[in-house]
Amino acid sequence: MAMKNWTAGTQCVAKKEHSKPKAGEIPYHKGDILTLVGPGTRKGEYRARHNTTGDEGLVSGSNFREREALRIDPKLSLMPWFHGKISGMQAVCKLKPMDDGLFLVRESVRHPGDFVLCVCFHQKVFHYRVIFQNNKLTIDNKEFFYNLIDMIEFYSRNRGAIATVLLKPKKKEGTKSAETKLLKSGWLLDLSKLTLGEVIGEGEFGAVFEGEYAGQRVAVKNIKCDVTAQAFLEETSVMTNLHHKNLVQLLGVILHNGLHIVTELMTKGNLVNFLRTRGRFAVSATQLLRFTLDVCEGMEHLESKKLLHRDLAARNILVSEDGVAKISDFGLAKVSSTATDNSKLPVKWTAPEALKSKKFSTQSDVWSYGVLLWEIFSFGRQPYPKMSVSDVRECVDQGYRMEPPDECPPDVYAIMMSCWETDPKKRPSFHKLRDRLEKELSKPHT
Ligand SMILES: Nc1ncnc2c1ncn2[C@@H]1O[C@H](COP(=O)(O)OP(=O)(O)OP(=O)(O)O)[C@@H](O)[C@H]1O
Repeated sequence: MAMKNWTAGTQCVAKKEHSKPKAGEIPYHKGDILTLVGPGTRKGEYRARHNTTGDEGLVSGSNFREREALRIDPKLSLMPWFHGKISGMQAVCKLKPMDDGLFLVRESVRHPGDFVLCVCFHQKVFHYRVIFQNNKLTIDNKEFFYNLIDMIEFYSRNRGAIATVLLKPKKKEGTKSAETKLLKSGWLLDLSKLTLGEVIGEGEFGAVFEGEYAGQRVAVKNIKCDVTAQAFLEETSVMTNLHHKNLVQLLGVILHNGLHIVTELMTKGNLVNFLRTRGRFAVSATQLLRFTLDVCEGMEHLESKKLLHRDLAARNILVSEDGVAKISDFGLAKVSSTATDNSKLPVKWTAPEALKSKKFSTQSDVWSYGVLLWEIFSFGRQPYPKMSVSDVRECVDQGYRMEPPDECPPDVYAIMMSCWETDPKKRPSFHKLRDRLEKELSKPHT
C-alpha cells in the first residue's frame, strides 16, 4: 500500500471501529470524522482530533481514508426535485410509477412566481399550490417557509395538511442530488449538533454567526434563498478540495433553512478591520510581513491545485485566534479561466488584462496580491484612495501605479510593483514571492 503523507488539517473518515484504544490513542466509530493535527510518534501514525467528541490523541493512518473532495459538478443540485416551469399534465407524466409519496415541485404556468407541489397518493397526483406572501411560502396558511428546500424538508417529516409525507423525490433529468453526494462523501453535518451564537459578520447573502459544532467553535453562514444556496454549492465543492493552514477550513454543510456553511471560526475577524482598529502602533512590521507570507503560502497551495481565487483582497482574509491569516471567500474561485459576469469584478483589485479581456490566471491573482500587500502596509486603507473605479481603470491602463504606503519598507514596495507588471508573464509566481518575503522576514525589523 502506498505510504500516506497527510498534512495537518487533513480530514479523515474512519474505515473501522476502534473502541478499545491503547494508551495515548483515541476511540472512534466507523464513519467518524477526524482532523489530523500532526504526525504521530511512529511511522504511519498521526495525532488527530475527533471532530465530534473533541478528543485528541494518536490514530493509525491505515484505519482511515481521506475525506473525499466533491467534484465541481454543475449537475449537483440542492433541489433535484424542482422541475421549473412545467404544466400539471407534464408533471403527471413524469410522476410514474405513482408510488405513494413520490413528488416534485414545479413553477405554476398560470400563476408565474407561484409554485406547485405535486404528490402521488393512491394512484392519483395531488397538486398543492404554494403561495408566496409576505416573503414566505405556504400551502395551508398555517405552516410558513423561507424557501422550497425548507418546505420539502418539513413535509418529508410531517404530513401536515397534505395527503402523505413526501417519500421520494422525482429528480429532474440531468440532476444529481447534492444531499446524497454530500452525505456519501462525509460533508453533511448534523443540525442537532449545531448551536448558533451571535452574529459576527454580514455577508452579501446573509449573516455570519458564531457557533459551536460538536464542541468546536465555528462560523456559520446561512443562505436562505434557494437560488443563491445553489450557487454557493459550487463554492463549497471547491472548499472540499482544500486543506491548508492558510485557507479557512470548511467543516461541512447542513441542509436546513436553505444552506448552512460551517467553517472554522476566525475569532479576530477580517484583516481590514483587524488592521484599521489596531493601527501602526499596535501591529509591528514583522507581524505585517507574517500576514503577507501567510496569504502567499495559501495562494501557493491554490496555485498547486490549479485554482484561481479571483477575489483576493484584504476583506477576504480572516485572522485566527493565534494571529494566523487565512484566505476565505472562494465564491469566485474557479478551475477554468473564463470569467462569468464582469460587472461583479472588484475593479481596484483586478488585473488590467482580466478586466479588459477576461484573462484570469494565477498571474492575475498575483496582481490582486500586490494590491493586498498595499492594503496590509497601509493598515487597511481603501486602495487608490479618493479615486473612482473608472479613474482607476483608465489610469492603471496608462501605467499609473499606487505610491508606497507611509513607512512601507522599500523592498516590500518593490515586491508590490513587480506584482503590477503590465505583462502578466513578468509578474513573479507565488512561489517566488514566498522566497522574497521569507528573506524580508529574516531581516531585522522594528
Ligand atoms: N470563518 C469566519 N470566522 C470569523 N468571521 C467570519 C468568518 N467568515 C466570515 N466572517 C465575518 O463575516 C464577514 C462576512 O463574511 P462573508 O464571507 O459572508 O463576506 P462576503 O465577502 O460578503 O462574502 P459573500 O460574498 O460570500 O457573502 C467577514 O468579513 C468576517 O468579518
